[in-house]
Amino acid sequence: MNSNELKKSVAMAVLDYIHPGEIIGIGTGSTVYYFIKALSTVKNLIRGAISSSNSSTFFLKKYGIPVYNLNDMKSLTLYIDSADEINFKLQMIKGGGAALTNEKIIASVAKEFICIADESKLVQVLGEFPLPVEIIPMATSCVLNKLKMLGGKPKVRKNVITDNGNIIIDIYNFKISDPIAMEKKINSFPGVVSVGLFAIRKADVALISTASGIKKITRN
Ligand SMILES: O=C[C@H](O)[C@H](O)[C@H](O)COP(=O)(O)O
Repeated sequence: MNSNELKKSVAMAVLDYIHPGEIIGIGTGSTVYYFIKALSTVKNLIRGAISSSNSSTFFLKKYGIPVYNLNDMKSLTLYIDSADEINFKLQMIKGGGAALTNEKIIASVAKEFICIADESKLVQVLGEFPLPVEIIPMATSCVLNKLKMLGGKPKVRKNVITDNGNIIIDIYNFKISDPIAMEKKINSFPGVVSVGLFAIRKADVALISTASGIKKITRN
């Protein structure tokens, strides 16, 4: 199975975890695109979605799924999203598609976060994938300097403006031995909107798509 087939397969598998009739949170990216398509194959499975990006909103509307505003929600039971990397503690790097901040906001209020990913995303140590950081544009040089002190190689992502009007710095060559401490540290730099480390609010369940089927990992 190639990577797209693995993504499609896990996107179908997660449908079994949805309680019919709910409004659910939805992430961003190619795996989520397959998930939105999968949702559209089951009429009225969900009542609607809270979207984490303009691109997911576009696809949700295209497939006839109503999109709601997070501010109108009293609570949110479920958030479904993918990741750029996930470790066995269900901590993740996210933001390859620049949607990290909105994803983090929705994940922070959802009772349950299910991460759907193909097996290439499962790692022992986070950091092979460059760590995205969303920052306020005027803070670019001061945040770059602070990030350099942490040991990696931060670079501004070219030609990308986030849905919030900000820019992304990706930190290369940056193995993360203590994701919670690193998330807190980077969050403390003025000008940082959010860092794509999901270690404080990690996933509750990961469904990992492999050639031999879907593997489920739950948080301990
Ligand atoms: O900003 C994008 C998100 O964090 C995605 O969840 C992540 O980049 C994974 O995307 P994909 O499913 O395309 O690999």
